[in-house]
Amino acid sequence: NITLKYGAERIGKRTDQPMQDWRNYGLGQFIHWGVYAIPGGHWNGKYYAGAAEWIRSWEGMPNEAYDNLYKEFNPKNFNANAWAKQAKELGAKYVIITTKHHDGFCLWPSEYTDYTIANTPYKKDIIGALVEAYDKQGIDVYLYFSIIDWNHFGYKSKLVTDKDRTDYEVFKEFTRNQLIELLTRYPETKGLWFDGTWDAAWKEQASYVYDLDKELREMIPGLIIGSRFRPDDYGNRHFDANGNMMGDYEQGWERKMPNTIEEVHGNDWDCVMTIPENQWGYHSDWRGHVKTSNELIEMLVKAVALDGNFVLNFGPDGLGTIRKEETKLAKQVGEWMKVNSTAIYNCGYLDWEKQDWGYFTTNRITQEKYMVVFNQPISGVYTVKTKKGVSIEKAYLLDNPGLELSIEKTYNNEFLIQYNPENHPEEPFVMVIETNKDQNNSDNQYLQPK
Ligand SMILES: COc1ccc([C@H]2[C@H](O)[C@H](O)[C@H](C)N2C)cc1
Repeated sequence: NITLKYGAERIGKRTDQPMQDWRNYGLGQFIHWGVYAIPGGHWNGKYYAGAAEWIRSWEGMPNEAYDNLYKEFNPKNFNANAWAKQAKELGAKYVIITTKHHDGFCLWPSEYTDYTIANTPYKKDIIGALVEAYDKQGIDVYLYFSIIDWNHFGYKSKLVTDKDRTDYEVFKEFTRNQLIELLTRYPETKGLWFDGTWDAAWKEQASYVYDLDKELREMIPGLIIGSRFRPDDYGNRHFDANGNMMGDYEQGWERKMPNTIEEVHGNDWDCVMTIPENQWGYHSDWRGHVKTSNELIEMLVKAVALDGNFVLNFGPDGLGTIRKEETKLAKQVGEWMKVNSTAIYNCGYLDWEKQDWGYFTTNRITQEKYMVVFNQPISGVYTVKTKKGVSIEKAYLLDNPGLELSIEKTYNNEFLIQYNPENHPEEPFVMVIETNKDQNNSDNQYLQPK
């Protein structure tokens, strides 16, 4: 064990209520919006193949041209309540909103820079409008904040000269001021989702970030900050030199997911996911694979089944409209959630052996168990291997509790649930299973009250 001054502040999961609420969200919405939505992945008639929110870094985009885009930012279609309503229908329990991406443009009227929404034709506080609208829908608000800030003279990716260092000190204080400003203006904020913390310059700032982390957490009790913020004494991120996670949940699963519970190391985690292969900000020409609702639902269920949250990204266009493909998917996933969210909200990992037909989830409060089916077996036989002494007593479809499914128990304590629907289901479906150990198994007279 290596002695660290700035390593993990805790081993194991946070157990306070705000973190339990976070753990039980299941589904979140990411919003990437900013001046990058104006070019939408094109400039001078040329297509930009990278992520649209990174277009400023493209050699086809002159910095001068990009840095003046804010002067035409006037999203006349922007309607915070419409976005929040759509998120409610999607079934998102929380939202992560970009306050400032790597380009440094602030969607709130920050007093620490002129590069903000206040100096656009639109003028009004976008973050304030969104915080209020999502709050009204009962959706918890988290703020995304990029440490990288291409607009600030003091931002450096690495510190070489003395001047770099003195400039960077100014940048560090600017960063601290903006974060305090955000939590002061929007005290409803439940957490911060940091990004752009991979630079060498930042990885040298263990003690500054440790102090800033503490200061921010003191401003809002229960504030939730993930593993993408602090570097340890040696510049390690996410996990310190002893392999312990820094922060309240792992933020490494960006457009990718774990496959086994072991890969999750007993930590809380989120997977942030784009609908196209790699576009967070608005790109008017999505190329490559665009995920379908069933693909996104399977990712969501897989995340919950492995004790994580799934955060689906939306990138509104330069006028503030959420594009039709995203609106369609929000509707499709939302319709599925209306019927099946019982297997998502407040649910997590069940330590039974994963089967080919899909995923187990279990409600952390009621212990109710679910089988979310993606691969219907030709045989109509759903194998379930429980733990020693646990037998399945009842199985039925979540959306048809009256139709009990037949269960066979084999000699080596496997349970075979038989289900042959007349027609092939068009979407994933959920089976509820009750065991001899379940509290909510009303007809089990042997159950000793706890
Ligand atoms: C592969 O290098 C990356 C990938 C994604 C990112 C940024 C995206 O712009 C988006 O904000 C995502 C959440 N973040 C990790 C940065 C660097």
